[in-house]
Amino acid sequence: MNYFPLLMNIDYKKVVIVGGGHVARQKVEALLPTKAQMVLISPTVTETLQHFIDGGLVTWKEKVFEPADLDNAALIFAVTNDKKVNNAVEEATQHWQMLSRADAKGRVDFINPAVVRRGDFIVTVSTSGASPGLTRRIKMDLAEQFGNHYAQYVSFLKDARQRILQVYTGAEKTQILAELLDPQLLQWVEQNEKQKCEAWLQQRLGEQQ
Ligand SMILES: C[C@@]1(CC(=O)O)C2=NC(=C\c3[nH]c(c(CCC(=O)O)c3CC(=O)O)Cc3[nH]c(c(CC(=O)O)c3CCC(=O)O)/C=C3\N/C(=C\2)[C@@H](CCC(=O)O)[C@]3(C)CC(=O)O)/[C@H]1CCC(=O)O
Ligand SMILES: NC(=O)c1ccc[n+]([C@@H]2O[C@H](COP(=O)([O-])OP(=O)(O)OC[C@H]3O[C@@H](n4cnc5c(N)ncnc54)[C@H](O)[C@@H]3O)[C@@H](O)[C@H]2O)c1
Repeated sequence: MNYFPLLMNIDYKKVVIVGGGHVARQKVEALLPTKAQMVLISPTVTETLQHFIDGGLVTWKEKVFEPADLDNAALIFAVTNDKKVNNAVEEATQHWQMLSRADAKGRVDFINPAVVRRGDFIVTVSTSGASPGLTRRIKMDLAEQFGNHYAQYVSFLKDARQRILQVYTGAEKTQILAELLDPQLLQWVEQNEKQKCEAWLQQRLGEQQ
């Protein structure tokens, strides 16, 4: 299968997760940074899921699945340990709704990549379902390669780019945007010397006093 990768704005849309085990927890954690309205359908939930429910981050309907649970859901995760239940979820999914089955059976509207998230900086990994174990291993390698400072670095690049676009156009703009990717700036952020990045930028913008 040749999947189409994308980053989706799911804010304020309803996401229904059928099942309350380890895999449901993984899906909920992946959705937590968004403002999706998560509804969990399951007679049982893990301790971590209970913690999210208590914190008001997820709505829990303590029950077995029924087709009406899918009403108005934009995304649906069938993540129970029972193939018959996952089949029933698939059958109840409307053609316009997007379904993901953790058992990779039947209808597959989308699959989930592993995610390394550092603020606005996101790396995703997938083997198109071939080897989730390899996906996880490569995610761990990337998490080490792209440390937490990437959030600050990309935040600086965002701000700097906006300020450059307000001052420069044409070839000058292209030149300064290219200079902005000087590895020295990343190093300064990593060494907690962000004021050096700001001074670098002010000099390029002709703002220095
Ligand atoms: C990335 C990640 C994100 C997430 O789950 O959200 C994810 N699986 C993760 C881990 C993981 N999953 C499994 C293992 C054990 C090792 C192994 O079995 O190989 C490990 C490793 C571990 O946990 O250490 C077992 C497994 N997974 C699937 C099946 C069914 C099947 O293939 O038949 C079975 C067998 C179940 C059984 O035996 O009963 C299916 C899928 N798993 C996917 C995603 C999609 C394709 C991903 C891709 O393109 O590579 C897909 C197709 C559907 C989907 O779920 O979207 C998450 C990364 C965790 C992280 O981020 O750290
Ligand atoms: N995609 C992945 O990353 C991945 C990884 C491991 C396993 N899997 C697959 O996902 C399935 C679930 O794995 P798990 O570790 O979360 O299992 P689990 O046993 O921890 O959890 C299953 C959950 O489904 C709920 N459930 C059972 N019947 C239900 C019903 N009728 N209605 C609503 N909820 C119901 C249970 O109450 C439980 O909370 C596995 O069977 C396997 O096929 C996928």
